[in-house]
Amino acid sequence: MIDAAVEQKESRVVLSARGLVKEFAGFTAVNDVNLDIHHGRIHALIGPNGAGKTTVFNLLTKFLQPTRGRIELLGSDITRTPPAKVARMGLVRSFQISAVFPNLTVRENVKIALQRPSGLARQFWLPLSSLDRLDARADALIDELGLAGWRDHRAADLSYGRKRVLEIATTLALEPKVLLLDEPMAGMGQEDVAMVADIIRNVATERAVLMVEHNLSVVANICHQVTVLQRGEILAEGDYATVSADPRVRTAYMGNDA
Ligand SMILES: Nc1ncnc2c1ncn2[C@@H]1O[C@H](COP(=O)(O)OP(=O)(O)OP(=O)(O)O)[C@@H](O)[C@H]1O
Repeated sequence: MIDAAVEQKESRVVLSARGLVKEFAGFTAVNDVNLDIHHGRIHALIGPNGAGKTTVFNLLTKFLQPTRGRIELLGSDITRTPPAKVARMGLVRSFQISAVFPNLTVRENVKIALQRPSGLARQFWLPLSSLDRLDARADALIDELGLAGWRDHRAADLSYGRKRVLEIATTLALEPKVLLLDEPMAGMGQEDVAMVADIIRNVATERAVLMVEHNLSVVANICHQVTVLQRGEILAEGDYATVSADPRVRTAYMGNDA
């Protein structure tokens, strides 16, 4: 039997947008978009080129200010909140703050990312050894992301896919409640795609994930909810099976009803 309390917790909306509009000099790039992003779920934003995915992403992370509409994070209105504050509140975009230093090891990279929320950020002149107390947390994160075998390897020596995983690890160090991933599979081979997909699935059990992704088989495999955008508007929404069977979505992608 499904535990009602668990069900309720898992379907909790952590990020929502209502009536989101973005106009650029009279051109409406995003028009009346409503979104609900849930804890414990992976939500995909898909659509043909120019559909408005990146603009929605930038609106949610506050890199762009909406022309109209309202955005709420964990019940707080963040419509006018600056991006750095939104990140501290738990809405973090991968690669927003994290940087991977190629000549440092996986563990050193994660430790540097971990010192940021702890308030040590300004003490960058301290030797790396001063970060020793972060070892346990760094190792837990490294284990969670399947990088234990690479802990002492230089970031530069990792495969492309594992570098991407390390980038996700440094983002998770900021303890996001909502993680936004912009095309996490871009440029990766089949094997790396499968590995990163597994990692994202694991990561999402304790957080909400919103991703823009062009690889539809990844969307089909790991995303619980899919929003299809076209010309700035929501064309369809639902699980992958539902939206991929929608004739309007097929037309948007293929230009006909085939
Ligand atoms: N700063 C801007 N000024 C003017 N128009 C813009 C700006 N940013 C985006 N647009 C326009 O808004 C529309 C949506 O662009 P956006 O980049 O959000 O689409 P996308 O779905 O992310 O596309 P892609 O899959 O190609 O990345 C496009 O027509 C684009 O030209």
